[in-house]
Amino acid sequence: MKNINPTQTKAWKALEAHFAANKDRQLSELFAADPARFDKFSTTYKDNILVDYSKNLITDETLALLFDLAHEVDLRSAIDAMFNGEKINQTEGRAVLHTALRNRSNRPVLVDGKDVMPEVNAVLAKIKTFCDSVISGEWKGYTGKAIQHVVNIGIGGSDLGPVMITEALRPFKNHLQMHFVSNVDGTHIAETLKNVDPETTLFLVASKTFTTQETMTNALSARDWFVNIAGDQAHVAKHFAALSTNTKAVAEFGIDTANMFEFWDWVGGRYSSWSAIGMPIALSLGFENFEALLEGAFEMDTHFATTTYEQNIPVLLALIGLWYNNFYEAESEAILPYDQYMHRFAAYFQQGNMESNGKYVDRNGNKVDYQTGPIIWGEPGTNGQHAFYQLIHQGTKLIPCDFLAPAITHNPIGDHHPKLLANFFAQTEALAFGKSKEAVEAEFLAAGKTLEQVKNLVPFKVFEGNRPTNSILFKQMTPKTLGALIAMYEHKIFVQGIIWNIFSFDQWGVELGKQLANKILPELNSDAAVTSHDSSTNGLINTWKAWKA
Ligand SMILES: O=P(O)(O)OC[C@H]1O[C@@H](O)[C@@H](O)[C@@H](O)[C@@H]1O
Repeated sequence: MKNINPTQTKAWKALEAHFAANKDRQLSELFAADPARFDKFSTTYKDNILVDYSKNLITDETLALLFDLAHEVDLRSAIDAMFNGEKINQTEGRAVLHTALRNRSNRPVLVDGKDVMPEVNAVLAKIKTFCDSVISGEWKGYTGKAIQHVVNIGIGGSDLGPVMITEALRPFKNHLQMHFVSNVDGTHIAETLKNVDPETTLFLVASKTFTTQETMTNALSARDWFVNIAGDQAHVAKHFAALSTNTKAVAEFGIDTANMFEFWDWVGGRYSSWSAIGMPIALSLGFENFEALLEGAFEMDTHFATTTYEQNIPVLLALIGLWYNNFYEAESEAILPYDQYMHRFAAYFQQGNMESNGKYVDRNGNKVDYQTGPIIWGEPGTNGQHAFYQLIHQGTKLIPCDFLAPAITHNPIGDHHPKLLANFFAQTEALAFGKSKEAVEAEFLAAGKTLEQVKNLVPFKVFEGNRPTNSILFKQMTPKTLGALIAMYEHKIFVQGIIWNIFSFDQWGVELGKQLANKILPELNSDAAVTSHDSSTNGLINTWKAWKA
């Protein structure tokens, strides 16, 4: 990998000049100038996912310069380094191999000279056996009843993916009722335990490190609750399983390592849904559907690793995103799925993207002098339209958006789906082309008003347009399609991190808060007034002490 400041490349300088010369370009003009713009700037992936990036402020020249940038930073060798198990997560000294977890070709992938695929396949086989037995009812709880409830206890990457994916694929779920506890707020576990029966509940303690405060606290509370009712510690074996890389800590917690499903330090937390962390997915959907998810991701991996940049969907999305982030100075990106099942998709990539690329130190250890990762946010359409789209349409900030929607719904009730999609199509059109002063005036005239009567209102009703979007229309939400969509965004994040010259696979930024919380916790347990912090922190803690009594 080359560790170069992207802004010092020839391509970046050329992009700056190109931007300066074209920053006022209008989508309406770009479309008017080229009737084949959609054909040129859209691509269909496996006859299944249409990615339309034509409503972006780009031309052939913009893209050519962005491809130059990718070549100049040697993206190609970085892609190869990741797929080949090189230790590209240098601050943790680790390889980055979520792609090996879904390497359906079984091509050997070496880490320190050892092929990881036999271990990956062995854990998958163990997950399959376990899932089959729980789902079929063969696995019995301590009173001989089959499992009905699965409670996943995990946070961050050990929660968001399983939640997002089981929700997105709800149409494929079986009879098992899934529950997810993440927050250390006792409310989360307390409310969950109200809805489950210890005799028929399986707890999955999901933590890569098996040291995370929230997860360990929730797991201990769940175990206390369970043992208290079941009456015998020995029953834990039938009701607790662990998903982790830390065998020692799992054993110390009291979970039989026979019920431990392992993964490895080369799997990043936010990239771990493909590993044993995906157990709740496999339990909820059945192992075959979990495999289909892996298959979908594997196909996208192959596309990403082998397709020229001009046709490479993650590369295109990454470069276009970078264009706005670094040249138009856009601060955020919205992910807007028009699919209620995908209601946690934006939240999932909030972690995926912001924990990966929220870095101000470059790969040489220097502070960057350019923008890195965007703020990611979003909610499903059409709900978002009635909440925050006002700002996207008429606010002062440029917010590039990804719109996603299934062509075919799992719930064909009346005309719901055409209505949903009418909104999906209308929004990107409105954002791109807006509504001119002339159009607003014509509407008033048609409604019988005179221009004199409405002249004060007209400015408020004008939409400038020129707001860029990608539209991602997929045939139907299936495990394979979701696998492909997730891998697509994962690789987009990777490409951007490589170009920004940052380390995308560590997360040191979450450590300070954890350290300080550990320092404060004992202070909360004493009655003495706290004086060890700044006046604000002292004041907050001491007020809490006074109030809790
Ligand atoms: O899976 P464990 O180890 O409990 O970590 C859970 C989460 O912790 C956070 O602090 C981050 O580091 C995340 O990347 C991680 O997914």
